[in-house]
Amino acid sequence: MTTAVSIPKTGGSGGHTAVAARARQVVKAYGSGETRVVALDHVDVDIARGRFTAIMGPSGSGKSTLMHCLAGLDTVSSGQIFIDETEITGLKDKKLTQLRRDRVGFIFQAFNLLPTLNAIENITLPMDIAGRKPDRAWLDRVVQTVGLADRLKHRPNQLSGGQQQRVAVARALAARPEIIFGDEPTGNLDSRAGAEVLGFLKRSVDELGQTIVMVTHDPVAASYADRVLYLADGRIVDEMHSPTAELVLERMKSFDARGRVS
Ligand SMILES: Nc1ncnc2c1ncn2[C@@H]1O[C@H](COP(=O)(O)OP(=O)(O)OP(=O)(O)O)[C@@H](O)[C@H]1O
Repeated sequence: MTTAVSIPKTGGSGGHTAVAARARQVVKAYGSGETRVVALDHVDVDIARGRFTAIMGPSGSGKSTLMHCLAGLDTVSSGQIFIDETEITGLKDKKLTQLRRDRVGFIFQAFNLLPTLNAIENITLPMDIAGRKPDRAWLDRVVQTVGLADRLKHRPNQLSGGQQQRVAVARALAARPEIIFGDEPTGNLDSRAGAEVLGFLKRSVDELGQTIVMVTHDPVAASYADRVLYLADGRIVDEMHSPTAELVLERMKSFDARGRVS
């Protein structure tokens, strides 16, 4: 057991420990022989429940791979991944699909909304598919949190990019997943819309107790997080708590100045 497991729960929507997800000695290699690439090199990390964690690092450092492995979207070469107390490495496809559906939320760079459904239908779609009844009070709160109350009957093409991504955020929040993973969730948005979406993500952590892990290249986006993890060459090389955009940028520059292998 890790020491973190004994820390009392600090919030969150379900689960039993203060750690929402963890990686233990995770290795992920692609290809073999000459073309073998080690994307993750013995990564150990604990993702705190009820906190907003950003993953940063240079292009090719393994950010997306780490997120995909933590979320059970990709398999590991060796090591273990846990969502709460469930080890997901080694789960059979069906169980893994079920776990992702019931316990994990996703927000991608592309909003992935269905064009023929309006905002509220998009938000409740995953629950409809899973045959789960949305909790009305919670749904109202989520819709308020992301500021969409007056846009629920609009279809995606009647919404701005920022509003569409807020629908995607609400969709992820609506099912009350234990953890939400975002891969560059503001990558397609201008800085104003991006700031709005990031503000809502932060509110969902601070006010709704959500756990969020987000991959980003953007120091401003990372500054919304409670903690920033830095990856380089498949390893976690540093971290920062209570980051500001200036401090994140400075840290990135200092990594670049020390030189990278890639
Ligand atoms: N499917 C794949 N097959 C082979 N190599 C891969 C594959 N996916 C990723 N890689 C390699 O693994 C390493 C890590 O990739 P990853 O996409 O995780 O990096 P990243 O930090 O998210 O990069 P970026 O910031 O450019 O998105 C890179 O060297 C990449 O080329």
